[in-house]
Amino acid sequence: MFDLPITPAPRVQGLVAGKASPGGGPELPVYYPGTGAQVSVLVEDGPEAVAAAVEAARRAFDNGPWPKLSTDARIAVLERCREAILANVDELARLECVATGLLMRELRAMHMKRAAYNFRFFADYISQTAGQRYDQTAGFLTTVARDPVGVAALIAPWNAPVALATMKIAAALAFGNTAVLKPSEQTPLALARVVELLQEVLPEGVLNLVNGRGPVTGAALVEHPGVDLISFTGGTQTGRQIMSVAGRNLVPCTMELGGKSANVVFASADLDRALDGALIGIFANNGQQCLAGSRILVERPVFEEFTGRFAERAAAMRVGDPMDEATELGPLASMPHMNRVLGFAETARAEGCRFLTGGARREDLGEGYYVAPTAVVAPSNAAKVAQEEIFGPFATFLPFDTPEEAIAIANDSAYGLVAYVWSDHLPTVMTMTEALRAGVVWVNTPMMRELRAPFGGYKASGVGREGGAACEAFYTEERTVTIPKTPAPLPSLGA
Ligand SMILES: NC(=O)C1=CN([C@@H]2O[C@H](COP(=O)(O)OP(=O)(O)OC[C@H]3O[C@@H](n4cnc5c(N)ncnc54)[C@H](O)[C@@H]3O)[C@@H](O)[C@H]2O)C=CC1
Ligand SMILES: O=C(O)/C=C/C=C(\O)C(=O)O
Repeated sequence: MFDLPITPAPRVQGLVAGKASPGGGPELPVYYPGTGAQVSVLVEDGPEAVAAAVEAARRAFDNGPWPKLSTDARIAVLERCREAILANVDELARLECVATGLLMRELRAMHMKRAAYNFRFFADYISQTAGQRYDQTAGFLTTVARDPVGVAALIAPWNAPVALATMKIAAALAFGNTAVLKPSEQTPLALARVVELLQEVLPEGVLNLVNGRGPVTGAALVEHPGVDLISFTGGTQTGRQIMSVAGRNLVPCTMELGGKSANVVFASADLDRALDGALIGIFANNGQQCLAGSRILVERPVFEEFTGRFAERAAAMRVGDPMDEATELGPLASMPHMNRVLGFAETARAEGCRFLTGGARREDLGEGYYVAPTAVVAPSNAAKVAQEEIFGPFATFLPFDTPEEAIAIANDSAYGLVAYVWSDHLPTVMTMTEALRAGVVWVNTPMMRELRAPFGGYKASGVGREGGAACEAFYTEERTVTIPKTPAPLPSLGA
């Protein structure tokens, strides 16, 4: 029913030291979520191809120029990576749209700009970092240098492939590491092109690409003994599996996992702004965001008014063709994922939730994976739709009477990625920001990412952080060197 925004390559392959990877696995279909049509195939990289990619990254680290490059030279390369993305925003946005169904408008204006900015950000960051020097201990000078760690395994999800993977690539490379990237097998198109574009700029083997299913290609990558660190974004269950491998191999890892974030709206808020923020918080990125404000807690005196207005606006959202500039909600990324989200609508019915709007597939839009914007009032925070990450356009509302109750509900979750607070009453804001157990708290704003600040979650939402100094700590090893300024006589043992 909708035209494809671009004709993608008929076959997507990995890249090892700049050349097509040997693959070795089956060919997997790639679908356009807007119509459900198959648009490409992915050649899966088996364990041997993965080993070749890790070995290429190892050679580039051990023998290549990259880890030893001066900071200025590395900054210049990162700047060229940024330019390569900016020069191809339209093509990359179209490829990303074809595989993910994300809105072209958001891909062009936000995702690809963010991807380019990730390189600028880390280039700027390393231009200002320095080692440490301690000479307070009489007669001794101690310096602390930061060295690259080695070969980074970067595992990326399907919900914002280029924006999220380039954060990992830029950080790993800026600090002198080499890398093997594994995109999600569902959404490999734009990232394959990004890695191809960056080959023009980077020394051989610095950035390699493997493709395939998580339990095959992803598992072979994280288990490979040549990998020195792992950065993962994806589901919590997968994070647990990868972290157990990292534990066995004693490899540092960061885990950016799921969320069920509370979006707490007080009667003292600017309710028009809070309403706009709540809609963005759950429906941006077609509802597929770990940082979504998916549990919306509203103070009881304004609960009915707020939920009524939310439902009216959600029901009026333009759902459909992700290429159309007027579309506000596109399809979900895959058919299994759509069915999973629809399964939560069934669960909500069984749990006695009150439906405000939605709860069904938009069959009028053809074979694409479209789900109507959905909002329910849950009977309590114990409901599955209040506890489990749905990762779709599905808001769960709960009322509260006091800040203490809001805090108790917000923190009653296995997750703790982000939280949102809407209030113009400063003491309420202070009480909430001090008490919420979440890695990031946004006050009166939805999703304002500050890349200098740490981003990551409490509890099942993750381990470690991404961001300026957090990435510096993760992607480097510290080396302490102590030298006597003028060698003093040492005690002569056994003389
Ligand atoms: N950004 C986030 O926080 C994301 C959260 N999710 C959540 O997770 C749920 C499940 O989504 P999935 O597609 O199953 O995500 P996933 O966690 O399985 O996939 C993320 C990445 O990990 C890879 N992977 C999977 N198993 C692996 C393994 N054993 N070793 C190494 N790599 C592996 C995948 O191929 C993909 O590249 C979603 O419905 C959503 O709730 C999913 C994607 C992103
Ligand atoms: O790094 C960011 O700015 C955002 C990260 C968001 C996710 O990982 C997500 O939505 O899945």
